[in-house]
Amino acid sequence: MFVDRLIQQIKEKKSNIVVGLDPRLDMIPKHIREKSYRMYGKNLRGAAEAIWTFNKEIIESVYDLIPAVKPQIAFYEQYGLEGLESYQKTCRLAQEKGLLVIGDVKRGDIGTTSKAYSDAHLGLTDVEGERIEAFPTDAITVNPYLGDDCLKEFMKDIVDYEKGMFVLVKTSNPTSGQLQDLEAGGKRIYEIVAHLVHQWSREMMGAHQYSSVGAVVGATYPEQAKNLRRLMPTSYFLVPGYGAQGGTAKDIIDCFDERGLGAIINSSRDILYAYQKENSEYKEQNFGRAARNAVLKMQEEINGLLLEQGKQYW
Ligand SMILES: O=C(O)c1cc(=O)[nH]c(=O)n1[C@@H]1O[C@H](COP(=O)(O)O)[C@@H](O)[C@H]1O
Repeated sequence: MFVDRLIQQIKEKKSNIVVGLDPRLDMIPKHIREKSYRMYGKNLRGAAEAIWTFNKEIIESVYDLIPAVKPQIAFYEQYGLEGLESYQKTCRLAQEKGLLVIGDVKRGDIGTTSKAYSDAHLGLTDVEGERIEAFPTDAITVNPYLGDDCLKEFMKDIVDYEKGMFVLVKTSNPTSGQLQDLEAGGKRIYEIVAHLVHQWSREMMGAHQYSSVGAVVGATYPEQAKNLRRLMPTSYFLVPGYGAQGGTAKDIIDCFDERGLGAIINSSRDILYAYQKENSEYKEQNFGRAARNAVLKMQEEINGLLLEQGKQYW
């Protein structure tokens, strides 16, 4: 089951960090871009190959330190079919390295359309009776705005293929409250979504009192996160917003339970482009080592605080 595999990896690696694979072309080291343009041209193929080369080295540099990666599909999709090919190859390589892959695709539509999304990213695609994997991912992010019939379609594949999903509950962006914090019937909208997620979570429980139905909870709203931990006791939290968006170890600590489980913390820019930081000791040729070092630093920050609070999961 997805959540059990996740917890096993977390314990083995003593890490609850997810590296967000969000390749931004202008931040990829120049030597990689130039080589790729020389070979393929300054076009979609050239860009997609540069991304692939960059991701390979990042994965090689951090795979033994973390339980999962989270490629955000937008950063690939913008380079068309060639970009999606890099997304697919990236997911596959990460899995080969023993990592769980959370496809950040934020899907959700009417039931029948969600079914097609689910076939693509969680289940298998049917071609005249042949069942084929389109994108190799272990879990995805899901947008709950359309309600239960949308979530139901993803749920089927989560059960059938032992996959997972993280439903957007309280997002990290500055205006997330504009809709998510509105009140309806005495509750905030995000609390109502949390209730829905909690109900779904009961259908796919693993061995550690957690479910493969998780929630996205932004690191930038620590008060709400504390409340949500109570409202969704069986859902693993995927927590983005650490580092580049301002979230710190203190801000995410209440996402964990008393055992130090219950949350995986994502950081993308701060790790991938650590070599560019002002006082970085690494040159662009060593971007992989810089990323590895950034993961180790984040691990120290989070595990250090967990230990201080007696929430030692390892
Ligand atoms: O679902 C997500 O992962 C997500 C939800 C959210 O509320 N906020 C958020 O930043 N994200 C994603 O998390 C990543 C954050 O990237 P950094 O800010 O560079 O660490 C991006 O891929 C975002 O798309």
